[in-house]
Amino acid sequence: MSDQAVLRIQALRHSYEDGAAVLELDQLSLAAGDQLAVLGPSGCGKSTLLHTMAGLLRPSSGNVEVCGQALNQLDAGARDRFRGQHIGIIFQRLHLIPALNVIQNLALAQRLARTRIDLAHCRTILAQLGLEAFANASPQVLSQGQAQRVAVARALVHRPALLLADEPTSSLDDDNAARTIGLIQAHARACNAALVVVTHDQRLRGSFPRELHLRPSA
Ligand SMILES: Nc1ncnc2c1ncn2[C@@H]1O[C@H](COP(=O)(O)OP(=O)(O)OP(=O)(O)O)[C@@H](O)[C@H]1O
Repeated sequence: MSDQAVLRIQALRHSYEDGAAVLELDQLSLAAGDQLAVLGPSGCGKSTLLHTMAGLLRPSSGNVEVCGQALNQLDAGARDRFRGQHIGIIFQRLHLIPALNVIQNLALAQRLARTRIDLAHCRTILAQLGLEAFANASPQVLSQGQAQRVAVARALVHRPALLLADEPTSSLDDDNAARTIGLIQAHARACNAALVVVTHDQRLRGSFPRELHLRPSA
C-alpha cells in the first residue's frame, strides 16, 4: 500500500448552523501505532473534531481520510459500515447494551464490523482486561470502572485501524484515570491501532507522545 496514513486531515473547518467556525485544523496525519491527545478547554471543538474523525459529523469543508478513504465520498450507510469496520470508539457515555451480556456486547461489535463472530477472541480481550469473570454478566451489574473496561474491549474487538476515545477519564479518580488511560494506550499499541483521545483532563498532559492543543475559535 502506498498510503501509510491511518488518519489524514486537511483544511478542516466546521461551523454549526449559526455560522461561527468552531473548528479549524489545517493538517493532521497519524500512522499505525501513533498516539495523540487532543487537549483544550470546554467548547474549543474537541468533540466536533472527534465526530468528524469518526464520520459521525460531516464537516463544513476540508477532507478527512481514514485508511485512505475520504469519508465525505461515502453516503450515510456506507459511512456507517466503514466506521464499523475500521474505527473503534470509546464514548464518554459508554453505550453498552443492557439487554445483552458482556460477551454479546463484544460479539455485536464484530457483527457490525462484518467480521466473523469470534467468541474466543472476545474472551481473550476480556481476559486481557481482567474481565473474564464477567463474560456472561449484564452490563448493569458492573462497576463504573468495569463497564469502562468493557467499552474499551468492545472498541478493540474488531481490530480497528483507528481508535477514538472521548473524555475517557473525566469522571474517574486519579488512580482509575491513570489505569484506564494506560489500558487504552497498551491495547491500542498491541493492535497497532492509531489512537486519538480527546480530553479537557489536564491530568493527561504529558501522557501521550503527541499532543494537539485546540483553542476556542474567535
Ligand atoms: N449541535 C451543535 N449545534 C450548534 N453548536 C454546537 C453544536 N455542538 C457543539 N456546538 C458548539 O460548538 C463549539 C464546540 O463544541 P464541542 O462540543 O466540539 O467542544 P468541546 O471542546 O468538545 O467541549 P467540552 O469539553 O465541553 O465537551 C461550542 O461552542 C458548542 O457550543
